[in-house]
Amino acid sequence: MTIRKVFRNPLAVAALAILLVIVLGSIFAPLIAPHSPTALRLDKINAGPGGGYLLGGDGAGRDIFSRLLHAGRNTLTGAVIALSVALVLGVVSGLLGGYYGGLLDGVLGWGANLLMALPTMIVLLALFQALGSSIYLAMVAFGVMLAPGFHRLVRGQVMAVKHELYVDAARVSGLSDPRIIGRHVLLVVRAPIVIQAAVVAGIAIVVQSGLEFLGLGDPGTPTWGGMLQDAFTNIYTSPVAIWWPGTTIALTVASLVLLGNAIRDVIQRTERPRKPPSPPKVAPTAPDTADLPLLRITDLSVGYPSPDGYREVVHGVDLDVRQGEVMGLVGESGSGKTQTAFSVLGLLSPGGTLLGRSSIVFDGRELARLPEAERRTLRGRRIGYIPQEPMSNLDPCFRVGDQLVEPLRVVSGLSKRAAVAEALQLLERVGIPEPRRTFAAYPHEISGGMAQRVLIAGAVSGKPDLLIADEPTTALDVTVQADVLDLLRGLRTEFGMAMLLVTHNFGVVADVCDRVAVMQDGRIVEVNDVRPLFASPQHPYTQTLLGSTLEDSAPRARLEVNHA
Ligand SMILES: Nc1ncnc2c1ncn2[C@@H]1O[C@H](COP(=O)(O)OP(=O)(O)OP(=O)(O)O)[C@@H](O)[C@H]1O
Repeated sequence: MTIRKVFRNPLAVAALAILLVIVLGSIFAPLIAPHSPTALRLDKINAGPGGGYLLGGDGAGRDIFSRLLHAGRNTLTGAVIALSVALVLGVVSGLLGGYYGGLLDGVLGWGANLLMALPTMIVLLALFQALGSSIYLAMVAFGVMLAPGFHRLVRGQVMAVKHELYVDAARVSGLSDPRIIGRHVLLVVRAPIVIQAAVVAGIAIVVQSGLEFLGLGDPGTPTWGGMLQDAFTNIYTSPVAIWWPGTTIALTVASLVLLGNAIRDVIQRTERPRKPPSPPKVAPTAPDTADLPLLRITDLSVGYPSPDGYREVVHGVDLDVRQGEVMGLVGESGSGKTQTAFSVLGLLSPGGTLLGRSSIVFDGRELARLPEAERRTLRGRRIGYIPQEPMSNLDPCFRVGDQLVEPLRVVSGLSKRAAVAEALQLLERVGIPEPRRTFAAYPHEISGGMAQRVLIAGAVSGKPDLLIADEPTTALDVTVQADVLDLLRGLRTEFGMAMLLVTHNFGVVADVCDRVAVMQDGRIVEVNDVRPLFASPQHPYTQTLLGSTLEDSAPRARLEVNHA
């Protein structure tokens, strides 16, 4: 598909054709070349074209055409070596440094800066001196010196994309770091890598030819740079001879750059196609009245580094969520709701740390000290997450269906076909009118309400025991909000899962929750069943919050309904 689109660009077609001729000519040089590249004929010294020498003879009477073909093999191999080394080192280090940050990024960045500070030509000349005349060895060294360019490019792109909500969403859905890097991050950086690779290949050819022009390398091996040198020496006797290697180098480099540009343009414009979803798996969670809460948060404190140590943003929160219940976490903006919820998910922003005796026990397991690898196995499987901004949590590069199928396959180990079937079922279950159409759509082609339903489908696809929803309706239209809340209630009943619902809206609490915890300035000030809390709020802060909510708008009054 991408290749077909590249072919629509006439410049790219011309560039590709030229490159093909040059590459194929070089590969098949021994078959095509009419003469040996080293065969001498005295009568052909600096001779013009003709007499069996298509492009004439060089200063030693060797056939220029045959040498050009053979030289291509050596020069292109050198360029491929330099490019491969630069790509492997630069892309891998850029991905790792950008994604993981911290000390690793610091060390890799330091290495890249050091390499960039070295004078390339002088280092290469010194290497020739030290290691002998192998141009390939020099190209390996050149590749190492070109790697920082890729490192910086990739690192910058990764830094820009790694905090995208859809990357967080992929993390929450249980995908491992290598998968996230390979799927969501590498995809974003591939276009700049392609164009940079084309330019670097061109630079490698030019530098290599430059070194050979200076007389470095094995004089017995034909190379384009060596041919340039020979032609330059004889420029007054045979001025035409310099055109052949010069034009070949220029055409190769220009074609590489033009082709790289064309591929990049197509990649940037192309949206990624297909992939199907999967079927359900884990049995719905069993229910209700067990005495042990499903989630017990004790003395949770969250801090971020500050000049004087840590600034605490959550202070000693205690909170239980029982099997199958919907617990609302309500409070003003900045009261610490999200930090509490993200502590359970293990997704605090960089620097965020659980302090003191913080404990988060989920189904009998202490999460606060669980290694990240084990935590990841819980996310998407036992603990689902519905984010606040549906659009930002879907990767714009993938169709909606792909984004459901991938986690379904990873988490449930389903075949592609089964995963597609399951995803379609899920889309239908969350009330998407035309599941197949939405499945094949890109995020920008669906509404915010639909996107939130898609994310809800993803969140419940692993049949989690606990669903954490962070302001799941805030970004939606008022009319859509009610539908989404109805959906959440229905799913909760159907799957028997517990929910921790973060909201600043008492209307939402009244609509969906069984119990509610009120947060103020990083502390929980009141916890109660919803009805008594609404009927007689104890804490002054709850009274104020409730008062302001009821003044503004009446909640969707479900308070009379019995939730249990
Ligand atoms: N990355 C961070 N670094 C430092 N402080 C942070 C960071 N993220 C959040 N905080 C602080 O933590 C406190 C609680 O934030 P939190 O996001 O939990 O609030 P919230 O109640 O969810 O509000 P909102 O509804 O606006 O998201 C705030 O004071 C915020 O400034």
